[in-house]
Amino acid sequence: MRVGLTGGVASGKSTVAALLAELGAVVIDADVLAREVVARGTPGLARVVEVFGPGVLTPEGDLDRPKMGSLVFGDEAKRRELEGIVHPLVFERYAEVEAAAPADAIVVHDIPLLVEAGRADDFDAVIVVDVPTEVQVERMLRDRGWTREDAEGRIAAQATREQRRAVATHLIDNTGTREDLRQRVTEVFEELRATAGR
Ligand SMILES: CC(C)(COP(=O)(O)OP(=O)(O)OC[C@H]1O[C@@H](n2cnc3c(N)ncnc32)[C@H](O)[C@@H]1O)[C@@H](O)C(=O)NCCC(=O)NCCS
Ligand SMILES: Nc1ncnc2c1ncn2[C@@H]1O[C@H](COP(=O)(O)OP(=O)(O)OP(=O)(O)O)[C@@H](O)[C@H]1O
Repeated sequence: MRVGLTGGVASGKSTVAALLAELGAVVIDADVLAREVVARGTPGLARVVEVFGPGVLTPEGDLDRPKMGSLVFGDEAKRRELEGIVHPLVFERYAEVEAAAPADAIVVHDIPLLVEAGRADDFDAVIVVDVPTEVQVERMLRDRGWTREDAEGRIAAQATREQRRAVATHLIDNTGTREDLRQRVTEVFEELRATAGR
């Protein structure tokens, strides 16, 4: 069974993914793949440097992620250029990683841009983690040390809450406590298992 998991930045996707993994799902995280394909020494990173210049590297030769973030969130043309390099490489890696999962697994794909990429129909179920925009901003300021401007720039680059909710087969409201979240995720996993006949 292939399950898509999405939600706005800092809505709680990774937290939900970790809970699902505890319950027995196999989780594939698009953000992790998106880091791997531009790791030091990869053709992906070489391409990024070709397009954006060596100024986007740290002295050690890694992608300077905070710098890249401030470059692309706020400049749509640059963001699209970066996505044009990274996304095809991520989709290639996906196919490889997915092929390695056991045939009877519930495979959860944590994809921040699932709705933006128009891929909701690729999945048997779509879990959407939902919180009001102000909660996203508060959690980014509290946990990541980003400025309000950074936070709002990322939100503006993403689909709206309504667009995501429209494709959800399972909606997870994450405005409550972490314990509330655990309970709701357990419920959703049971529903998925029942649908998968397991
Ligand atoms: C600009 C980069 C280097 C900033 O790195 P940083 O470590 O600060 O963020 P990270 O990659 O961990 O992403 C954190 C969150 O930001 C949001 N985000 C990332 N990329 C995008 C994007 N292109 N559009 C909208 N939101 C995005 C997502 O909610 C994501 O979960 C990085 O986000 C990147 O390479 N983005 C382009 C690739 C991409 O689209 N990745 C997202 C899923 S494949
Ligand atoms: N119910 C909750 N109450 C308080 N904090 C929470 C709750 N759920 C998640 N968090 C915290 O909010 C922050 C964002 O959560 P998380 O990293 O899971 O979001 P995400 O959607 O995966 O983010 P990103 O889009 O950047 O990948 C984290 O610091 C997390 O620990």
